[in-house]
Amino acid sequence: MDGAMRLKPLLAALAGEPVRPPPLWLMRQAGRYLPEYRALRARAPDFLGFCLSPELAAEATLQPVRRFRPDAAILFADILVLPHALGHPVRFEAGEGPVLERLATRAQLDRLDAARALEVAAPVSETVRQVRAALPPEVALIGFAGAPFTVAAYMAEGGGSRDFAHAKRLMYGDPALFEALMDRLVEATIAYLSAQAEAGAEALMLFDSWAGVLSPAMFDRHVIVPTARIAAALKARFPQVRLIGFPRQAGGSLVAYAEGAGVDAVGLDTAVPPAWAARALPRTVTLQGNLDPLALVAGGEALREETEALLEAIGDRAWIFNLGHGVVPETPPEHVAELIALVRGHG
Ligand SMILES: Cc1c2[nH]c(c1CCC(=O)O)Cc1[nH]c(c(CCC(=O)O)c1C)Cc1[nH]c(c(CCC(=O)O)c1C)Cc1[nH]c(c(C)c1CCC(=O)O)C2
Repeated sequence: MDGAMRLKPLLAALAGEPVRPPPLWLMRQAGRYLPEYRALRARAPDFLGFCLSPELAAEATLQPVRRFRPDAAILFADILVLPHALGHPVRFEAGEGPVLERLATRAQLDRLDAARALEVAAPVSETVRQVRAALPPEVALIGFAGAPFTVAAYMAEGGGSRDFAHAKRLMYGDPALFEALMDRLVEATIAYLSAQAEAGAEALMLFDSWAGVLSPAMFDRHVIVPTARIAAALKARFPQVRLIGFPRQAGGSLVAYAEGAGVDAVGLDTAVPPAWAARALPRTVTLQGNLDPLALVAGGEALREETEALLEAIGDRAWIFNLGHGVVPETPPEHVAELIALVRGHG
């Protein structure tokens, strides 16, 4: 194929090609570990306002691209932009993370407004347009949303939690209400991601960060089934758009997810043995992950050993090199440059 026609490395890997060296990007590659992010962030009073300012969000998206030249940019926003846009109260408190109104009643559910959500979230599509226009030609643009279960969990819990006990109380105690919430989120997520695809996102990622708190039956019902609904709707409208699912800490349910969620790629969290994943997950999916973010904080020999072990384990699979969870704020930016040099210089 003519050079100008060749797919960007990330998109080739998502199409099932075992690109070597594997394309690389990092979850949370934008953010507080970068001094230029902290300076930019200081210009907006609140985090949601920052996410909904296209100029600021586009700049935050592009900062790590300029500094490190990863193979993908990920839209700068947050998974809680969608519940905020639907009219559910969300705020970010410095030092304590997100705080939401705890959803527990039908009246709170009935207040969610899908039409309003498209309007409030419209600046996110504008960010996608601006970033797409500014990206170097070989760098792919990933849009994203929270997966419905993780977003529902934050809404029903009223914030973050170790075990999401309040959310699970609603899930088991009032399954009709919880299902209705999930249905609203599935529809809103399809509309939100469709707008990102229309604006120029080439891949879309669903972050199911709290999938791992579920029993196998609930994992099937609230992770695999809704993800498959979103995937089917998006594929029907945007056949060229690739989907990445990240069911964090899915444990043994990872195989069922890879087989049934309808995604092109599965993100592996830090605890998944990569050689096992390479053998056990269907070859129809590309794998993504899963270096320990704390090895990236450590740098040096620890980073080199972990990186090399991962690169050996991927064998001949289509793979996207990434972390097993997001970059943490303590990460020295030089270690990211070191990691990219290790991956690109391997073999
Ligand atoms: C669960 C979740 C959230 N947000 C997200 C997830 C899924 C991934 C994961 O499991 O980490 C996803 C997310 N959040 C952010 C991005 C931007 C793009 C990127 O990855 O670079 C993405 C993809 C920016 C952000 N989202 C947030 C920040 C920090 C806020 C700030 O800059 O003031 C950033 C850069 C805030 C946020 N947002 C969220 C929490 C719990 C917090 C507070 C904790 C923290 O600060 O890390 C919810």
